[in-house]
Amino acid sequence: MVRLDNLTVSYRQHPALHHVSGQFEPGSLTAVVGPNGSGKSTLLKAAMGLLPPSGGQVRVAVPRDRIAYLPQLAEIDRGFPIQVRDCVLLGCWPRRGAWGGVDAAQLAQADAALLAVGLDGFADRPLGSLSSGQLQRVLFARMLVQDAQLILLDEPFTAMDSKTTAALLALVRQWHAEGRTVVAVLHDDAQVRQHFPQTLLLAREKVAWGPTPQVMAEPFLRQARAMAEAWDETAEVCAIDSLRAAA
Ligand SMILES: Nc1ncnc2c1ncn2[C@@H]1O[C@H](COP(=O)(O)OP(=O)(O)OP(=O)(O)O)[C@@H](O)[C@H]1O
Repeated sequence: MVRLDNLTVSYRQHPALHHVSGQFEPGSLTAVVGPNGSGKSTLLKAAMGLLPPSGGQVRVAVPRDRIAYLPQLAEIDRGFPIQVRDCVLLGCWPRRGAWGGVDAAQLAQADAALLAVGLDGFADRPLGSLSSGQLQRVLFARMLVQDAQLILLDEPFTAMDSKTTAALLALVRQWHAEGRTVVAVLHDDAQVRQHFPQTLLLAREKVAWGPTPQVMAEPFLRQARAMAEAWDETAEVCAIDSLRAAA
């Protein structure tokens, strides 16, 4: 579904993700974990096509309009003047096009999605009036109507209370049961072990990628922490890149 071939992504020549290879299989449910600054968000943005690779490539086997991407809550403009139902209806946009109207079926779908995320009665509220947990539920409702094949979630449960987390995790399990491919950046190890069969552990490089019980083993986690402590934030190009350039 998503194949990474020796993928390197850099910000102003500082590599944030380094020579990562592997693939997210169709229908898999994968947690992406690693210390702060280990390249997790960068990986999702590269998969979404928001950041170009500086080396290698990322190949996604579904059209762009069948990918749902949920950025970190902090990156979302909450001041945008839009009502909750209209925000959910944005999920239909790939099907109805820029100028297409909304039909009764799509309106019903949006209201059903709001009901499914526990926001019945919120349809006419301005988005800016919602709490963080309510906003996250709206964004999940939007993904429900989008009917995506590939779902990329960046820290979807951070700052959510246990009730909201349980409700949103149930949707993730539903998507997995429906055969969709889900990739979620997470920081809660217990949650990863309990709900995510596959894990990619990053420390700018791939530390381990495979079944969660194997990847979340202490030696790999220790290795990732040690790599994070050794990062040189001013490094410009890695030794492999320098050698290749000189060859
Ligand atoms: N827009 C940017 N410009 C410059 N550097 C950036 C930018 N975004 C991220 N970085 C750097 O790239 C590295 C990886 O960042 P990224 O956000 O991918 O990490 P992360 O694993 O998602 O971190 P966290 O767990 O803290 O969210 C970090 O050193 C970060 O400072």
